[in-house]
Amino acid sequence: MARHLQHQYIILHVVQQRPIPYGGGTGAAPPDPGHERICHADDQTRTTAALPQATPAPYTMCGGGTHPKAEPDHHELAKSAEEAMEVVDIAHEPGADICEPALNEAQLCIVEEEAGTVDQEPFPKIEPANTLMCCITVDQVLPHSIAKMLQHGSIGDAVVDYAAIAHRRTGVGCDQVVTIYRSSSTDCLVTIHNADGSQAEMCGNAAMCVGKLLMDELGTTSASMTIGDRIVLAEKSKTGMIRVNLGKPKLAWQDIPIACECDTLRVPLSIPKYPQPVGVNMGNTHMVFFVASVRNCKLEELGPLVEHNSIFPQRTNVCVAEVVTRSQITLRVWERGTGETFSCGSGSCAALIAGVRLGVTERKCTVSMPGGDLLTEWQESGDTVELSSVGKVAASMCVVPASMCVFAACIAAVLIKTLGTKSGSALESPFVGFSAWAVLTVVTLLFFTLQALERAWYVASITAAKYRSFAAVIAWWLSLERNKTREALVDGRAAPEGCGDGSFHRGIDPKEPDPRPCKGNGRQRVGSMLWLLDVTDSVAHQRELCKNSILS
Ligand SMILES: N[C@@H](CCC[C@H](N)C(=O)O)C(=O)O
Repeated sequence: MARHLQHQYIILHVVQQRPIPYGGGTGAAPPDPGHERICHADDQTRTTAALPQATPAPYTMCGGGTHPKAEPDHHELAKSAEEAMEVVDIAHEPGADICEPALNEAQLCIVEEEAGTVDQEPFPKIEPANTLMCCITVDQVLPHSIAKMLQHGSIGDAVVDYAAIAHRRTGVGCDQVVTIYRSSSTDCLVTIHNADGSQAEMCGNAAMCVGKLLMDELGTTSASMTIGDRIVLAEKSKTGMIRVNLGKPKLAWQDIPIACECDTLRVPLSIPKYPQPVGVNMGNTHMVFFVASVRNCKLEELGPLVEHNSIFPQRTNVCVAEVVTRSQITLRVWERGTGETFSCGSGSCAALIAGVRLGVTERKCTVSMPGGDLLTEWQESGDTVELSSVGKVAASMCVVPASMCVFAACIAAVLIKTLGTKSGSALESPFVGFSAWAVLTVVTLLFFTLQALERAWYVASITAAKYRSFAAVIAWWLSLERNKTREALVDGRAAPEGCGDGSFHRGIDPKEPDPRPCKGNGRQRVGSMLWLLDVTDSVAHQRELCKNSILS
């Protein structure tokens, strides 16, 4: 029996435990898809119209032609991983397909030239939120039918512009927008949209955050969520750790999905200095490259190249993983539709699974990312994968429906008056002198008025989002709050980390490149926290919550 959320939640973000000192990339724009080349097992003709007509590139994918191996001195681990995988040029195998050069030559040069460079700049000291997710619930205030329409991306003419909400300058600024709906079979249904507006089938961090919200709200230590095609179970330990079971990984090439038949332990991509990745579907698609050093990787180059390669019909998330010990992986993730992230729960699970399959890790690993550590375990029994926070998940929330509160207060007042009158006791209420029926009528009218106002507000805001003005208004609001934060910083009342560029204000050119990764993500955090639509005290309250979560 599904239990329902009582409140409307907004905003989430996940834990951060400690910063990790390696360089992070910038959110590069996806490459021109025309620069990708693909091999389909059943596509011998290949589309060349969109391809740059450069001199033949010396690299291939899906086998064929030259097949450079990872340089031994550069990626020893990659080499050993390759050995473990017994990498062979599948074009030499019977039935192997003939393939196009994998990548545009120019792009390959970039990868080659820069793969060896090291961004020495330490990763910014990150504040608690590592992956910022904005969470909106709608169906507590909107009729279910409208919520359902929203779920499909539209409400009448209006379109929920997730990309606008997620925009780092003109929107709230987040990696994913997470939406919670009612569900008849589990405690809630969760949808996830990436920063580019595309829908993702899974998000481990969102699962932990929503799980925490649910359990806090329901007063339970377990909760269930429908995410994509999975039912995800969340549990809370006594110490506040959140654990989610993301279910079984899918490992067959069709399930990843990959466009051509292959062994998912060595997905036929051939990229200089990188081993062939391991493909894992953890609800969503991941390619895991094991490398000697994640810091040496130019993920902002590798990520988009792989993400958009049409060997992946649904694109893919791209992970570079470094095995530190058999129970410790360092990971960076380029997220499909978002870019490099501070933390990726499903990517952590994918890295674990890939490591286990290659025989380079145990079934239980700590995965360290720029935003903090996550614990992962691929259970032998049941075969499912569990993901846990190391510390407390900071899933802050705000409680909305004002009308509900007023309604509840008024009902209480009526009861008090009625009971008080009947029992002849000295109970008092603000409605002394009025009949209970009169009060009830007023309260009911008030309730419906507030409900109507709320609905109107939501419909208006969603409609406005279509034109991005809503996001702009929010951005403006955030800039006010942000200035306050900055003033506080100057006053020494807050920690000195955070985005200091002061650029988050209305009127900024939305075409400006996404500034991610922000030096410290205070802005996003504040931004997320302020995604309040009709609440009360909550800015201060949210700050407090967040401060606590930093400390915890
Ligand atoms: N971009 C991903 C979804 C995001 C995954 C998330 N960061 C996580 O924590 O799992 C996709 O499109 O699959």
